[in-house]
Amino acid sequence: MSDTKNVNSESDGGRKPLSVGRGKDSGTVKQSFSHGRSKQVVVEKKKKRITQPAGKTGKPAAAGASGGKPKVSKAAELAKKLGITEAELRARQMALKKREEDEKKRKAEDEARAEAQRRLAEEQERRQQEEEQRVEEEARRKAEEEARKKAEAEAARLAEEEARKPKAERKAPAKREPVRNEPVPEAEPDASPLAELGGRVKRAKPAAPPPAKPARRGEPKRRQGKLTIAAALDGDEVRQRSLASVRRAREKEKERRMAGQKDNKEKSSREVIVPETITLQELANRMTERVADVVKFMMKQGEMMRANDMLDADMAELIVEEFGHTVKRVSEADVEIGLEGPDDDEGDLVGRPPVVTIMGHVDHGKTSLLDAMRSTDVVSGEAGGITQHIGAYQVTLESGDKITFLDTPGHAAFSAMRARGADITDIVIIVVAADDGVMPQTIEAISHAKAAGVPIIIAVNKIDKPEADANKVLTELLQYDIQVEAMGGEVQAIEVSAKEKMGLDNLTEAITLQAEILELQANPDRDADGVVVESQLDKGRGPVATVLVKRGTLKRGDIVVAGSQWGKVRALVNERGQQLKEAGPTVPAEILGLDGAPDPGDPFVVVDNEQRAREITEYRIRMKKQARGAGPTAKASLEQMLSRLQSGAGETSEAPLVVKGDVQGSVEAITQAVEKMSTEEVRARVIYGAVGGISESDVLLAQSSGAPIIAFNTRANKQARELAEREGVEIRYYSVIYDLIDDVRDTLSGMLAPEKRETFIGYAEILEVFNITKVGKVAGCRVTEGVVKRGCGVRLLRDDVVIHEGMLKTLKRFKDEVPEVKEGNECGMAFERYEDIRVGDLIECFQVEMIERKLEVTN
Ligand SMILES: Nc1nc2c(ncn2[C@@H]2O[C@H](COP(=O)(O)OP(=O)(O)OP(=O)(O)O)[C@@H](O)[C@H]2O)c(=O)[nH]1
Repeated sequence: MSDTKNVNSESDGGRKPLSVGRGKDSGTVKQSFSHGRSKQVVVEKKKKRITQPAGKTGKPAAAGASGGKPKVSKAAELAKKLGITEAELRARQMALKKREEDEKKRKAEDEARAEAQRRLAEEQERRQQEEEQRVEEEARRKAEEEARKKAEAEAARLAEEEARKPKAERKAPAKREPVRNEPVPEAEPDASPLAELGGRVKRAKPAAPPPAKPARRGEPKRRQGKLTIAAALDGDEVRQRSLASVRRAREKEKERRMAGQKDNKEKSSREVIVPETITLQELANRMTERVADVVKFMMKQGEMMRANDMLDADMAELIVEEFGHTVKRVSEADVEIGLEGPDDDEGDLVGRPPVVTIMGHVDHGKTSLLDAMRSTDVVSGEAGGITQHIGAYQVTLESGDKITFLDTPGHAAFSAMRARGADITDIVIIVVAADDGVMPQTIEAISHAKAAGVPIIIAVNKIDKPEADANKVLTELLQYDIQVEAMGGEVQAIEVSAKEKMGLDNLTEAITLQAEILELQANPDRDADGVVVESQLDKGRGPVATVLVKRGTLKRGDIVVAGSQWGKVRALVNERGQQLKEAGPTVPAEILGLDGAPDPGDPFVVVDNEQRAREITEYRIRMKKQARGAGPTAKASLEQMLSRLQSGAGETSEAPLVVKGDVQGSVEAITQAVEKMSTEEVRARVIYGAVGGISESDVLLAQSSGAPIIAFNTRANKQARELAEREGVEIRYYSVIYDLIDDVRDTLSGMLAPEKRETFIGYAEILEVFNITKVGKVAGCRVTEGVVKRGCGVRLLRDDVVIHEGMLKTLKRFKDEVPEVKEGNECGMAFERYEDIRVGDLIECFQVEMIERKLEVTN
């Protein structure tokens, strides 16, 4: 191989001697070109590298080119020998050295890694062995325990038998029997009584010797396979592993570790908390298993289930055990534990205003009285003049004392709500109009108050009326065990006129006096709890609940659980529409921010966090659903409702109703009132009752169940109205509850089967029986009593026994059909589809009237 390079200057004909500094043999050659131009060209000749082992070099290192030259360095000599430049040699030496170092480093790393792996493997092996030993030990211990128990039982049995044997026989026992409770030697199986009897006591096999430990990596191994010279020579050296083998080993180790991990996972048993019901998904989460695995397991059991399907506790327990975990069953109701917080210390309690409920008969002046005391006119704004729902208000007296009033309506339809009102009430004021006296709902109010154990104050109202007679009222009350102070009793009675604002001070005085006696106290410095008084879905504000705080202070931003709803209190508003920052004990306030409208009477409580709130409401919703599913008048999903309606066709005529109301209280009250009307024969059933306007889905539900829609202070939207018209669904609108109830009563009355009333009209005796062709048998009779009419009902009596009942086909007198035959006259009679008539039989004649019935309901 040769390279040519231009050399511009000198021309030296001879070949230049080789110098040590140049790595290539070179010389210059003169090149001649045309026109007398010439140029010197350096010719380099690369020598082929000859690598020879040092010993085998034929010539001495210095021979040849270096012949007469002075002393040359060793490296230069070596370089020359190798046919390379000294620099190259050095570079190579360096590279060689570096490679060696790298190799050493890599080897050390490999070794360290191998060592780490070995240690890991050893550790795992040790653990496995320990686990195996533990399991073996456990099994052995169990087996021994079992054997011991068996032996004990056997011994006891033998001792018993022995005791039963006659004395003589007992005297020569072959061997001493083990006494009960005496420990039986465990180690010798033959010593057991069962063995003595020739039986075989099953014992655990002696623990097998631990399996021979496999030689560990790093330990001297026993030689295996052929012994070759190479192997013998290299025997003691640490053999360097090939990269592929290291890789293979690593791969194997990884696999082993993965498998180990899987085993460990299977072995890691957890305690899974299982409530009464749980979704498959949740159960899988609690077990930290995959949902798919649980579904697969259920499939193997023949159950096709999805992640959201509910499992009962038994099924959940089975699954948990199958997956190798332990079960801790808890009652779902546990989530409610500690919800209301601890009881208050005596020292934390401070006085609180009383909660007063005004009850009384319709139009005795409840609203007027309340109005008079708080000077806000709510009477005029009410439809039909009736208070439609419980409202709660607080009044501040001149003295600065406060009284919280619950305004409950007087109609019986609201008695359920009133009962709730009494529950949170400290004092009940029963309003009795002095001109009207004690009326049915006055009595009902008294019983509600008494049942709740709440003190009563009687307000004899309308005292301004000329016909007012307070004494009459007080005397009437005696009948119902209300003995007022004036008559030597303990109940305060105040004469008032709501209209003329007379006697109001006396009434408030009576209330504060009663409150003092009751020593009403609460701790304001704690999380609030209380009761939902009313709730509604407000178009602009969303769900709004009127609550009454019983203990603590409700603040804006609190997380509240109210019945099965929860939310963060966005705003607190009082009865005057003013925003509040907080509401202390017995302060009524509307709360905004709940995710739905809770039911009136539901308790509410402030909880620590959203998680807890969610947990509780979810549980309550589940409970509600279950209760709905179980109850016969349950509200449920559309499908469920329909299937129940279809299957529930029984003896009773049922009028299904869909009720939509403006507030939850109305819906509930209507439902109660309507269901109260139901008798054994006819029943009005509210298949669906809810707050809000009428939607298309309501119409569809009503249509499919043949129910009219009762709308109380709500209206249908356009789509719903059109759909109702198209499908012929009746929507009845009401704003006065009396009208609604009257209407439902009329409908129910219409459904009552008319009563069959039978009237006896006469007797006829058969004197002769004629057999007339084409007509059949005809009885020749004489009317012995009353009258016989054409088409009347007849009973054939033979020896005073009714042998036939049917209708009269013909009534003739002298061959002519007549409308009636009177007593003492003779006539011919034939029966419809009956001919077994004989002389001497008696015919009883009667008429049947169908009488329309009215529903008799008290409310
Ligand atoms: N003369 C007179 N009339 C009164 C008095 N108090 C109430 N009234 C009248 O009695 C009627 C009924 O009064 P309300 O306050 O609506 O009676 P209520 O008990 O709240 O009635 P409901 O809400 O329908 O149960 C109204 O016309 C009142 O004006 C009173 O002290 N004197």
